[in-house]
Amino acid sequence: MGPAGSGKSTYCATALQYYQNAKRNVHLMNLDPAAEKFEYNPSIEDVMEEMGYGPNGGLIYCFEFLMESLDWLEEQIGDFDDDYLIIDCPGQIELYTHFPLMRQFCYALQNTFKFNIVGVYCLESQFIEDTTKYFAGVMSATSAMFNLEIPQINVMTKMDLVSPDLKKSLDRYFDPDKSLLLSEANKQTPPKFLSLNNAISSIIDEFSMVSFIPLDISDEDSIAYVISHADNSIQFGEDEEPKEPKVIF
Ligand SMILES: Nc1nc2c(ncn2[C@@H]2O[C@H](COP(=O)(O)OP(=O)(O)OP(=O)(O)O)[C@@H](O)[C@H]2O)c(=O)[nH]1
Ligand SMILES: [Mg+2]
Repeated sequence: MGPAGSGKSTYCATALQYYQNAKRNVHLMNLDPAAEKFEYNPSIEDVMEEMGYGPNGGLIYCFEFLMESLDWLEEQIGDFDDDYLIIDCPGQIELYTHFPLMRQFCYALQNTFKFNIVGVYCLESQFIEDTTKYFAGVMSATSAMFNLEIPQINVMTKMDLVSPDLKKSLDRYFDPDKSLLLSEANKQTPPKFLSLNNAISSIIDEFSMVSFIPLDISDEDSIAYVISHADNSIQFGEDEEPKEPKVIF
């Protein structure tokens, strides 16, 4: 999940490759009707054309249609058992922050299909270039957490694009500290925003709910680290039966 262009599809492709290399059973499902490569047919262009909707109306129509087609979905993903399913989601932020559809979809995955799920919320590293943008990103990640009510990890993507200088001062963004955030935000905003900055940094600090895991897709260790967080959240691998070692004569 995450805003448009935040690196969701790249994360999905990276995780898919990682699991394929590790010889795990993994599947990738694309929930973004605007995606270019498409394995099945209900594309948003068709919906927009036939129903006369714009891109957002078309997306909502597709989600509503999906929620009415849970039998079909079960045929597609019902046999996965202990497999790992990666779901690439669209970049319309309102799906995570206040529309009920993604929440209903998560509920069905958990309760009807009995998946252990974790939301991977992607925010790109340009959000740490200034504190006010960072606030906006944290607020969106937080509202997704409240709205969806599923375990969530927050990933700071595109770390390969961050300058070495900035990298040194990044800790404050990964595990936010109120006074540092506040003084940075106050430098960047007119005085009338001081109390708003104070309130937002208090929320970030007091709830201690938002921390970010950096992801640099050019670094194998970084990929493994992010995926291990996602795995821990769903206890992936813990239910597996020990496998008989192969006997080679
Ligand atoms: N340098 C760099 N570029 C990245 C990284 N992740 C994504 N990008 C680029 O950022 C752009 C958007 O990446 P996507 O993975 O398509 O982002 P998305 O969140 O799926 O985008 P939407 O589905 O359109 O919302 C693409 O041009 C990617 O090549 C990264 O880790 N490093
Ligand atoms: Mg995408």
